[in-house]
Amino acid sequence: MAKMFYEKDANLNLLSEKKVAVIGYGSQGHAHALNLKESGVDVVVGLYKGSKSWTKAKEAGLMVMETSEAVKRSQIVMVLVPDEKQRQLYETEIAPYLEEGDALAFAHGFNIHFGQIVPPKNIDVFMVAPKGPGHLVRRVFTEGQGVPALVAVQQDFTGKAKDLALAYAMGIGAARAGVIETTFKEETETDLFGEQAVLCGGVTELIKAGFDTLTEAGYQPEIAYFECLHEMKLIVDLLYEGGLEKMRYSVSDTAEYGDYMVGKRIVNEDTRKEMKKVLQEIQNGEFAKNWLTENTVNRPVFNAIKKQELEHPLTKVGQNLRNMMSWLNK
Ligand SMILES: NC(=O)C1=CN([C@@H]2O[C@H](COP(=O)(O)OP(=O)(O)OC[C@H]3O[C@@H](n4cnc5c(N)ncnc54)[C@H](OP(=O)(O)O)[C@@H]3O)[C@@H](O)[C@H]2O)C=CC1
Ligand SMILES: CC[C@](O)(C(C)=O)C(=O)O
Ligand SMILES: [Mg+2]
Ligand SMILES: [Mg+2]
Repeated sequence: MAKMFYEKDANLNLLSEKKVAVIGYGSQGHAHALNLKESGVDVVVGLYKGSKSWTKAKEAGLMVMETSEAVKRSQIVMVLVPDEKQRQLYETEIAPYLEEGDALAFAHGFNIHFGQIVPPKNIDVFMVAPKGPGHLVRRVFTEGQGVPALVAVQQDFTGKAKDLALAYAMGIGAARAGVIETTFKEETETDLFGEQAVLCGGVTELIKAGFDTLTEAGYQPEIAYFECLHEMKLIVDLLYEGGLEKMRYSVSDTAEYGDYMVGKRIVNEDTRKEMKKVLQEIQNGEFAKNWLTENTVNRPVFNAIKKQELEHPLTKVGQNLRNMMSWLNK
């Protein structure tokens, strides 16, 4: 059973004597910086000159400066720039300005686990990884609740790294919901596997395959879109609220019988074998190597597939249908 921590186990005062530099102000960065500030923590945002995010952070009332300056002034540095940019930023703008006893923090273990960033021994290294997209981390916090998070300690120079991680998790609201202890290895490998095989890669291919099957058989694309993509949210909401059992309770018995009879034909033994292979490629570093190499040559594969995916008929049909749904057009 996983070890859980809540607000009663955390001491936010551990952050009161410290300044926290949140580097990056994107999905996670804006949520961490704003939530920490509203929890009474002294926060500064680190960005680069000319960054689009700079104005946004300033307009939100945050103190913003270049990364190196933010690191110099802070005792805790949370790195929230894209994973593939972290190594270079760390080497040029972060490492030279870290001082003994500082803490370096992450929301995903990729760069530490795959040896891209090797911090000095005289600092703490911890992770606070919210289990949800940054925009949810922010919204749920403003509603008085929190998104659960994982915490891990890679290096404990001060002897206080875990308490600091829990204090940080409290500052962003995660300890309101619950925090689970993990390792950089476990978080990195499971996060990559989840997004590739199930949450992003698995779901998008399942949706496209369903849509293509129906449209190739002559059904209207709008109907196929509703069946294979739009209604996904209704089903996922039920799964989220009450697991497989709540979804199966809520759908018709006809749908539940179809689920039992057909699901295993779609995600079959071959799919499970392939999942194991995907996991091995994550564990042996092959995926990380490919992704980092792809970035050194300007992402030719990433960009080509991104373009091709936007040309899928789902895109156009979806845009038209979503225009009919006024509540989505904010
Ligand atoms: N997205 C999510 O919800 C989740 C992300 N994570 C992890 O959080 C981390 C951040 O990801 P995410 O929030 O998605 O990132 P985003 O792409 O949303 O945001 C990146 C931010 O970093 C800024 N930035 C880019 N380059 C630099 C640089 N050289 N110096 C300073 N700032 C820079 C960007 O500014 P600009 O746009 O102006 O260039 C932007 O504000 C990653 O480790 C990711 O794996 C973990 C859990 C969930
Ligand atoms: C599922 C994608 C994710 O792992 C996340 C939001 O947790 C990410 O890297 O963005
Ligand atoms: Mg994730
Ligand atoms: Mg991820």
